[in-house]
Amino acid sequence: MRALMAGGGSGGHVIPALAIARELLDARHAEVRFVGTARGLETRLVPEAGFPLDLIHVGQLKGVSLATRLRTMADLPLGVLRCISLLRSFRPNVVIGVGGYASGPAMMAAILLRIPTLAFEPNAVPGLANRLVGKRVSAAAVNFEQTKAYFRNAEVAGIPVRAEFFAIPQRLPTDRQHLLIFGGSQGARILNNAVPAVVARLLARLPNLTVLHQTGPAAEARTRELYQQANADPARYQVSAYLDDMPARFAEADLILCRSGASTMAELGAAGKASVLIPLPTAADDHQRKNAEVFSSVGAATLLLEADLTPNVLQNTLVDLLENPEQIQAMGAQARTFARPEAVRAIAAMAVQLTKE
Ligand SMILES: CC(=O)N[C@H]1[C@@H](OP(=O)(O)OP(=O)(O)OC[C@H]2O[C@@H](n3ccc(=O)[nH]c3=O)[C@H](O)[C@@H]2O)O[C@H](CO)[C@@H](O)[C@@H]1O
Repeated sequence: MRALMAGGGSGGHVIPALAIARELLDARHAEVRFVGTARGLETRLVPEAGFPLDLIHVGQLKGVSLATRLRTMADLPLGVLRCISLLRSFRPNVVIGVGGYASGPAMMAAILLRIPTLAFEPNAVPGLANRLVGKRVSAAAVNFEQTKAYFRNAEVAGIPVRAEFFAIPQRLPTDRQHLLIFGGSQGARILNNAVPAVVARLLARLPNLTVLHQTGPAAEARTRELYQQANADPARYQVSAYLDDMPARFAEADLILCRSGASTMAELGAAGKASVLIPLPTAADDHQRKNAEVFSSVGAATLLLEADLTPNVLQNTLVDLLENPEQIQAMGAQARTFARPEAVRAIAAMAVQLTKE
């Protein structure tokens, strides 16, 4: 079996695609390639994971000028043509579109060549690439019942995450405590500004605490500077642009302070980790808030809205939890009820099924 994974851009697209690709390779002995664009996270993560990647040119549509949008639309047929030639040489049995820039043209090309297509959509409301092709795909794997309406032959399958997350053992309270802070694959400006404002007080109040803070590539230097200006003990914190081995970083954390993107939520569930969630307020349809409410409503996470976030609120929330290991344990156990280890197998099975039809 040959499968082409199409799409990318943010971690929310590339990382589930890698989990599906790994399952197709390991369990189904499939030959898997990726198609993406030069400006996505796929350029680094896909070769690192050992999969071949072809790049196509696709312009931007969101948050750009009308002229850029028109140029992107005018370039689209070229992108589709390039994908047609990629498909003719690789001859995949199925094309799996994960959303993001390259997904649209690759899925359109597959539909034109009558190659079976599977769309993957983690969010309640699909992004543009998946909305464009939704009704023409052979099948779709979604995470929410309501998302089925945008696609043909959709099934609720969950979100695939790296298998290592499920193997993370419950972390028993010790005399050391560790807080992981990350803002999705691009980092989060609110975390990069708000945490340095409280970190010195937090470390003074909790003498056994250490902190690892992921900033996103654009804000690493600035955030490091803010930590230095805060006079926090440099032996007790680390600032990093991007964390490669997220399962290991989750494993060593007692508590996680983060955004509530779709993959992040799936990983918190898989690992059974307590979290403080600050949804990205500008996410389409306010979906990050809805994601976070699913967890907070059953005590699996504490939800903080950006609008309410003051240094005191942030500090008190973190201190209250970190001084309460039993509550952290209980939150982690609740989070684990959202673990969906079968998601990746279900999606791979859908892809395999399409190759047989
Ligand atoms: C700004 C934006 O448009 N965000 C969207 C994007 O977010 P984003 O790409 O941040 O979304 P997710 O939370 O879904 O995924 C982040 C992924 O990156 C990984 N990671 C993150 C940081 C790091 O240093 N190392 C690392 O490996 C996480 O473990 C996770 O697997 O896609 C999500 C899924 O479509 C949406 O819900 C988000 O609203």
